[in-house]
Amino acid sequence: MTPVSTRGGAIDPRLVRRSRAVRSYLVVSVVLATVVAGLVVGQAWLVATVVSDGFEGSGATDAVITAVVALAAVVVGRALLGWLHAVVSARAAVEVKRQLRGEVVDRLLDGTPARLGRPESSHVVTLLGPGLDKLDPYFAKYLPQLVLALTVPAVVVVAVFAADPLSGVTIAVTLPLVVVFMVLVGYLTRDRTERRWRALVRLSHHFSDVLDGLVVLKVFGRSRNQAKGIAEVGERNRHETMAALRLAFLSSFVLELVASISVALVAVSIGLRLVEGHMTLMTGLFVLVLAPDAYLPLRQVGAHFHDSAEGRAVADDVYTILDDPDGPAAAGRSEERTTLDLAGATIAVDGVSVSYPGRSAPALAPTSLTLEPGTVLALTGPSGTGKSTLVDVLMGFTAPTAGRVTVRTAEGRAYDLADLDPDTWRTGLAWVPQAPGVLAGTVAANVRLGAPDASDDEVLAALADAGATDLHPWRDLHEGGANLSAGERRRLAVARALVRVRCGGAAVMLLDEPTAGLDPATEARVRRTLREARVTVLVVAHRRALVEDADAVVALRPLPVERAQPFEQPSRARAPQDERVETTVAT
Ligand SMILES: Nc1ncnc2c1ncn2[C@@H]1O[C@H](COP(=O)(O)OP(=O)(O)OP(=O)(O)O)[C@@H](O)[C@H]1O
Repeated sequence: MTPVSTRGGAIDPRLVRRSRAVRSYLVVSVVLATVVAGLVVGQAWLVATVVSDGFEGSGATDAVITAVVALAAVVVGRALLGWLHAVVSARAAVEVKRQLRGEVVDRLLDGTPARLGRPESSHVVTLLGPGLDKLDPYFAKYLPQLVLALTVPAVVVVAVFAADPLSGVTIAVTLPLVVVFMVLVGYLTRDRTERRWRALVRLSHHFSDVLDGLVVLKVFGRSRNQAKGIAEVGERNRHETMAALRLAFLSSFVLELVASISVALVAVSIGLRLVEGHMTLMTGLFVLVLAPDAYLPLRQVGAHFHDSAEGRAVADDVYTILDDPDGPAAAGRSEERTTLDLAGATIAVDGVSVSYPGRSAPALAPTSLTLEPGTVLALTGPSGTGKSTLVDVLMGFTAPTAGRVTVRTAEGRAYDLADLDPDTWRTGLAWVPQAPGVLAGTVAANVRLGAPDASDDEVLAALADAGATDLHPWRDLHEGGANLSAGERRRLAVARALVRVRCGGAAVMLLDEPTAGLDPATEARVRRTLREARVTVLVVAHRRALVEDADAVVALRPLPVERAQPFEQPSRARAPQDERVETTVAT
């Protein structure tokens, strides 16, 4: 799923490059970590002073009392800095999650229906919900520790070297060993963690698939078979989680071992020199107290690496969506945002064809037509010949694989659709899709999606002209229009398109089978409305009556049959690339 994985590094460079919150957070973190490093050294020096003065018999002198008070202040200071670091980290996590969620949602909303379906909605829900929350440990635990690991050991080595060069060299030689082990563990766990995240995504896909198709599965008596599929996917998830945990514990053990042996080397050397009188108690204690602090941040960063690994996998998925070169922001459209008056405009479709990857037959064979201003053009043809695909092209949802769409306005200005800002272009269009979307709310609110400023009278008139007098404007609709019939949803969509033309400034209507499923009387009402609309209309029509009303008719021809083995079972080997295939096989 991820073309180029960048999660191998300690910090995802894209997070730093593209998020101001992360950059400011890192600067604050480095400052805090440097102060902490100073306090660590100060604490060791004060502990050594208090203990050595106590042992060497000078008793509770003023100097010792001052050192104890200073020691208490240092301990409190470290605790305060730790708290401050935690607060800054938590805020950075909230800010980065807010920013990434916003960017992903904007990116998806800017996209085409094809893009909205890719990645799958269940993946987006997992990613934006529990997925991005996995960045919490990354910011709250891993990054602060990483900054400490880069700062504290360096300061400690310098301080130890200044006090006792031999111990300084011992630590400087053994520290890289811990780093080498950490890198090795990082490489090992990277794939494991990625597999665990994929298993979780697969699980959510599977649940989403099963829930979507539950009615069908139930009716055909196949719902119980799903239990096996869910158990399989759940078991895979459990297996990957246990494997990741095993690695996490094992790698923590290895790091602890290396760090403990290294501290022991320093301690043995100091002990021998203390016994032989080659070293003062003060120096020995100072180095002994300080030495573990050289390894501690590295050990902890190793432990938190596992907590954060899923967060980095999630960030990777987020940037896969944000950096998709097929996305609208990267499509190289001009920044033109001026409104486009399509009244009196001529729209020419010139040799437009659309092919989808993985399909040998085009979804739309090369097609040319001209939408003359104020006329009704009927688009006909057998099912699957690309009528809806052509509507998608005209809506700017799908880019043609070949050919182009040009617009010549009443003032004689010509535009290529590919160069127009899609939002500007769509302000001139009223659209009735094959499966109209309905949001939870009133009928009137759904009609006003076409033109928010439409008055109550205008909404009522549009409903009447769409043959929907039976739909009361204040009637509450459920999500997706679940409490409406298919015909009612269609009439609601026609009313929405009508207010867009009458109150929203649209001058072109693109209607995909607007009268499908309507009774003859209601269909006649809609036909009359379309004839009287006096705007440019492209209507996808299977019904003879709608075709007869049109000023021009374009018939799409059947496409060549795709050369494929009929009923060929998708091979198991391809399943990992297509998680939906994998999950539906279990039915
Ligand atoms: N996202 C997609 N990926 C691959 N193929 C697609 C996709 N969308 C549509 N197709 C294929 O493109 C072809 C044209 O589809 P389209 O919906 O445009 O046909 P249509 O003429 O509107 O059909 P109908 O009259 O049944 O609504 C069909 O063969 C369909 O299977």
